[in-house]
Amino acid sequence: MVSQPFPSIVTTSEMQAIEAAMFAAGLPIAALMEKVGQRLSDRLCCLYPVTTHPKVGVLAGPGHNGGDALVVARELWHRGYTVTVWQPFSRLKPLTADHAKYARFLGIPFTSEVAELATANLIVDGVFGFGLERSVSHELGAAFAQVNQWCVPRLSIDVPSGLCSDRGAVLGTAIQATRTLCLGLWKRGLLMDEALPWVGEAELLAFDIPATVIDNVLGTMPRRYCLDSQCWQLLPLARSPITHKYRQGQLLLIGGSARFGGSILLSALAARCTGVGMLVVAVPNSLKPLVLARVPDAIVVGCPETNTGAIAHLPADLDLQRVQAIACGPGLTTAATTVIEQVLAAGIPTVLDADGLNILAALSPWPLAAPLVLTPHLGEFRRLFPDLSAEGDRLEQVQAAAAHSNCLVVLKGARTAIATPAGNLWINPASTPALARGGSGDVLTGLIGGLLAQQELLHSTLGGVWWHAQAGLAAAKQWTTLGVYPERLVDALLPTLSAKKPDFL
Ligand SMILES: NC(=O)C1=CN([C@@H]2O[C@H](COP(=O)(O)OP(=O)(O)OC[C@H]3O[C@@H](n4cnc5c(N)ncnc54)[C@H](O)[C@@H]3O)[C@@H](O)[C@H]2O)[C@@H](O)CC1
Ligand SMILES: [K+]
Repeated sequence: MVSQPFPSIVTTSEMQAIEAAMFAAGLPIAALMEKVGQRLSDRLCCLYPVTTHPKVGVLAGPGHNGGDALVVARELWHRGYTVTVWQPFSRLKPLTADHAKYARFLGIPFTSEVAELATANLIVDGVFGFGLERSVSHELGAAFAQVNQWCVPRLSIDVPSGLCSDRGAVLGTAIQATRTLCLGLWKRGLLMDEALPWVGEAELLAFDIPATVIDNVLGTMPRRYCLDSQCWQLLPLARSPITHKYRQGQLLLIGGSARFGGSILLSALAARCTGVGMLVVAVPNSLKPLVLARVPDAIVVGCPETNTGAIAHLPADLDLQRVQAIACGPGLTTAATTVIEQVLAAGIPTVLDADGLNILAALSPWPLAAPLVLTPHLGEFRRLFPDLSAEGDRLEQVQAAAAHSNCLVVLKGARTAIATPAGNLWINPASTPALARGGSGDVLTGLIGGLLAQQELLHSTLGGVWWHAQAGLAAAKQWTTLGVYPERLVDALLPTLSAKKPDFL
């Protein structure tokens, strides 16, 4: 369905093996460095034109990250920028030393005093790249801290210097990039939530790694991928011209309570943006008029209520076998255990969210009869999988959770991660903190649910996560990070998709 494979995410040792395979096949290291440097320079000139950013300070390290930085320094110099290189290292790798020698020959000034770069309009950070293991020294750290205080854009080559490219941890001190151009393949550490304040806006700069090399190195092991701009292909945009509403899927949304009246409404508003053929919304009796007033196209089923205003149970005449998907949990409260038991027994593909997850966490064993998507945030994740908190970092934990539960697990966060029971992992690399507010998750549940009624589980989940974030980004652009409340997020869904899809759809 997706014409291009998703971009891979690699660890340091995997990237080293991929590069080694290319070099062993005959590609000269210097040729690759030159190619990377040219691509970096082209992108940099596009992002920071010489007219607006004439003075560039280049931080150049002793290894090949520094080599890349020196190729960039040379190219910018030839393209009319004023360039100064900070290189306080005496021992350089041979290729890096050659580039330094030639840059000096051209007349590019070098300094070991970082303060001499303080008047630059742009800083290019090529001190350390992927694979950094040792902590940055006190002196280097002080220089990084000084650079971080200057009010200019900082562009990091491959990885912000000082950041661990596998775990995303800061090794002492790091350059706080406003933008990182990640080279070749996504480095795992750049996509960790804790790395984001250092990474800034992250972008992949490809350098034509043959797919066979990637496949040979990564083999048949579980793979990690990034969602990308091709994700519109995961959505059911193409329709048969002779389709009808019963062929476009039927979604049953279940949620709401006296305490949380709006959540299920937000899910319903999002679900109908997926084009789902029929939308059935089951809510406590007292919420029925509210939902009908806002979503007149839905079939709204009023359910008996507990004395706290939660759904006591689903009515007997609600035939769960008639729907293709269920999305359950928003606003449910933890009083609705019977509802979750009924839903899980139905054997229908289901998205569980919010209190649906909290109820599931308290059940033992989990009565799973159908393909399930779980969409926890970190707190819900800890309740669902209390035994996994010692198992490595966030990405390792979500992979373990999916394998352990046999469910598709969506761990929501700044960089939402999706893991399959087979061990594959996807990360959504672009989102916005504008979505960090109540109700954003209800929108995601409705989206995944609406898609799941029309197509298979993994595509629905990946597509839903990507679409949700893209709509958030578009809404934040229009209304700032403060203005993306959930109804506006819903309003942004269809214009965003319309702008991303090709004209023939
Ligand atoms: N091999 C190549 O031709 C390519 C390399 N690339 C670039 O090369 C980078 C990786 O290059 P390297 O493996 O040389 O790594 P680095 O450029 O990070 O340099 C490692 C060097 O820094 C020193 N070092 C490590 N930790 C230190 C610390 N805490 N304090 C002081 N010195 C320290 C090491 O002794 C070593 O000499 C990538 O990130 C990328 O920028 C890419 O452009 C792709 C092609
Ligand atoms: K760097």
